[in-house]
Amino acid sequence: MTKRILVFREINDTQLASLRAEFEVDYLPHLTSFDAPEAMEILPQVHGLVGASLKVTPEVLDKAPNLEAIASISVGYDNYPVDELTRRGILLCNTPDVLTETTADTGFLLIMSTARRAIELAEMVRQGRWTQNIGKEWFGSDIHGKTLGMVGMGRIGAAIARRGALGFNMNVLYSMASSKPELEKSLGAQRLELDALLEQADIVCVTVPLTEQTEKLIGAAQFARMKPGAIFVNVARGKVVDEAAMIQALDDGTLHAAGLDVFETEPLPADSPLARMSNVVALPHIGSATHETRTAMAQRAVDNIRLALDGQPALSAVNVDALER
Ligand SMILES: NC(=O)C1=CN([C@@H]2O[C@H](COP(=O)(O)OP(=O)(O)OC[C@H]3O[C@@H](n4cnc5c(N)ncnc54)[C@H](OP(=O)(O)O)[C@@H]3O)[C@@H](O)[C@H]2O)C=CC1
Ligand SMILES: O=CC(=O)O
Repeated sequence: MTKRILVFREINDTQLASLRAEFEVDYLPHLTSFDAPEAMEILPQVHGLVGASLKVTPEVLDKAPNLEAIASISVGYDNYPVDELTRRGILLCNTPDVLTETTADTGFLLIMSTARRAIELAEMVRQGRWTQNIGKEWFGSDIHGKTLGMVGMGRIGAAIARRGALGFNMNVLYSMASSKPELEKSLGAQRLELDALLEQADIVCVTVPLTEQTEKLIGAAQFARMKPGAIFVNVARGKVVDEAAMIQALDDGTLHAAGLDVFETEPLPADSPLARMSNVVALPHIGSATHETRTAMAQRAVDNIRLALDGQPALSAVNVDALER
């Protein structure tokens, strides 16, 4: 029997052709919800899902009784009910490693553009408002030699820390992660409790996944602990932060600036204050969005679904214990 898969995010022609050579493929790259009629019609027959950014709920799984595997085109898997997938014997695959360096580049882009006010100043030039030498009211702050506080020190966190320590001579602190002796040795990184990190860091950068334990990890109390003039960067997930508290902290000057790639609600609602605050650099969730990396992520997902539906070990799976069900 030829297995059927639903691909709900854009992949390239070669990748699509390779899936079509093996499976019956429904290709809905612009699907916005599994509740859409075109998805509802297919779900009862699918054995595999490939895509990203859509919430998969237990109700969606109820509609897909033949589902064997999901290949997410993302490393984060907060859109999936992992325990429920495992209970039902459905393998969930993700795309670690291939996006680490690109997402770390984005993290550093946010660090640099907030600290040096690059977007505000570029806008001034674009609008023809550069009419005299820039005065100190437009100066930024240095990055080199400053203290970088990493909240999370996994693949992406370590890659940002490496850029900071080795490229910018930054002092690296980290929290919310198990001890990393090799990074302590190679980068001089120091592990601290979160409160101590917040009190000492000039730039706080969040890279923890969104879980029950990390939801709203950074709220009013945490912003209040940060140094005056601190910069806050989030490339993880918007819900790790209490967004209302962050807006308040940016507004009242507790927080000097924020560089954000992720938000509580995405796309960011047009009326969000974050879209207009001059001390915020807001990006539309583009951490991994380069041609090279998005191609590599899609390829990883294609490889994962082929292996998983073939009964072979996937290249990267979140819940291998699902296979024991
Ligand atoms: N903006 C974007 O486009 C992108 C955003 N992301 C986000 O970045 C996150 C991190 O990715 P990546 O670095 O590859 O992930 P890793 O799993 O390699 O790193 C996660 C880090 O968070 C720590 N951590 C702290 N609390 C928890 C918890 N409750 N559960 C799990 N880990 C915890 C881990 O600790 P320990 O070291 O002890 O394991 C680890 O240091 C993704 O989950 C995703 O949400 C990823 C890619 C692109
Ligand atoms: O946010 C992106 C991811 O890969 O996770």
